[in-house]
Amino acid sequence: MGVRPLTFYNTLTRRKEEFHPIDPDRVRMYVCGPTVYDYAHIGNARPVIVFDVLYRLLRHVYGPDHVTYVRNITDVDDKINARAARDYPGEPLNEAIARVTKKTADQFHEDVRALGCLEPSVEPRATDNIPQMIEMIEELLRRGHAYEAGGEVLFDVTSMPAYGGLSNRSLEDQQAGARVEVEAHKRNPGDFVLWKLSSEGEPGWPSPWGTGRPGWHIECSAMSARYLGQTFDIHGGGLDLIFPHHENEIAQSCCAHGTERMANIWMHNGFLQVEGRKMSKSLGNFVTIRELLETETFGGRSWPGEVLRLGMLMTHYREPIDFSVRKLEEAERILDKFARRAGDAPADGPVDDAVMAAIADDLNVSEALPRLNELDGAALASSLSFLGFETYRETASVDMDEGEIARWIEQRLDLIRQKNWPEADAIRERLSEAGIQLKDGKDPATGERTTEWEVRR
Ligand SMILES: Nc1ncnc2c1ncn2[C@@H]1O[C@H](COP(=O)(O)OP(=O)(O)OP(=O)(O)O)[C@@H](O)[C@H]1O
Ligand SMILES: [Zn+2]
Repeated sequence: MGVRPLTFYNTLTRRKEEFHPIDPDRVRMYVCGPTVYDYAHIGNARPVIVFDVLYRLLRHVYGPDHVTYVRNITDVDDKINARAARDYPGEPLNEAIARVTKKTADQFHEDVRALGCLEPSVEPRATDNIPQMIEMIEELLRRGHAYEAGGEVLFDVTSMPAYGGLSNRSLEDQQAGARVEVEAHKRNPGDFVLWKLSSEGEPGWPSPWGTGRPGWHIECSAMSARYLGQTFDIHGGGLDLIFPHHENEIAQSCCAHGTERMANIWMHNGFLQVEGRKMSKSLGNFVTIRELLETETFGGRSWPGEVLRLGMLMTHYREPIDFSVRKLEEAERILDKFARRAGDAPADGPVDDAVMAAIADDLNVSEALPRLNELDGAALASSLSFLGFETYRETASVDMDEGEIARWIEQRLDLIRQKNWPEADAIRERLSEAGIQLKDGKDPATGERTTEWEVRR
């Protein structure tokens, strides 16, 4: 399709680049998905939302049938095992693990649906891809990039001269900077686990090296190769994944396949922060998506999913967001205004050019917002639908309490008595902006003018 070039910031080359898919008939994107041991927090929601916008953009430009979006579910992890043992102490570990991962993955799906995110084309689970991982580890051993030691198979980082290219750290930097004590069986401090043996009672799969389980990084290398091939177009995730996770994915994939690149463009979203610190499970400063949507934990009320979506997208995806109730209130005000303006116009028209241009420029949603402000009816509805805002029209609410509305009406009636029409009209206008429709009438007894109001939907 002859559409304007899309440009994205590429972490690999540290600049914005034009996007040219390897095969425009099959644009391929991989995003690292959740480790399913606990409910996702709103920081975890950021990559899901950001890459959903990217997925929608690619579908729009190349056609919905020509984009493959893979987002995995990591259902093998020691954190999952620990959680399973804690939550279901009486049960066999395998059953307990299955319960934890099912419950968490189901909740994740429910959460991200409420945020207006499309389902990825494929959502592979680590546990369904163990043979692919084993095969890849065998290839790494064959090619001299891995070794067995201390009940583990490890990747030898010195076997790859280009190691560190994504995160821009040389091996010397890493070795010199290593404060952590090197485990005795490792050849180099940066060597990482591909496979580790399981002891009695730990989950495990048979392998040439004994019953064990894969390391985290190999999961994504094996699953992306299976569904997208050895080199694909875009790989995404949060900033914290650049090192070590993505660096190690690249090492495994390129060394196992003998390729130069695993993915051409690497895109990373910035952190959602609370008082300047990354929202994270370990810091305990998190709010789960579910809490925000369904309880009154955050700001004393619950919030519609699309308000969170817009709150997230108002900041450029590479910038940090300081998350606050005020941010959500602002997003809600904007959505309410849009909802009233779009009314019940159909949303199947073309997407506005200026909105498209902003999104095509490294997903610049905040640049699209002023333009959305200028659009009316159908043009607005279509552009919002493109951006994943579908249900906002039902959730629109009035951003003024009744006392405030009554005071404005009183003031307007005063102005009318003084025949100050321009100022009286300005108040009507102002209330209308807030979604409130005034209806003037006459008191049958006194003949005085009266004013009723209603919410315009
Ligand atoms: N505060 C945050 N802001 C933006 N993205 C985040 C944040 N925290 C995690 N992510 C992203 O969420 C995705 C899921 O990551 P993962 O499952 O590893 O989260 P996590 O490590 O459990 O979270 P935490 O950092 O709280 O322990 C990754 O792409 C990660 O980069
Ligand atoms: Zn990954």
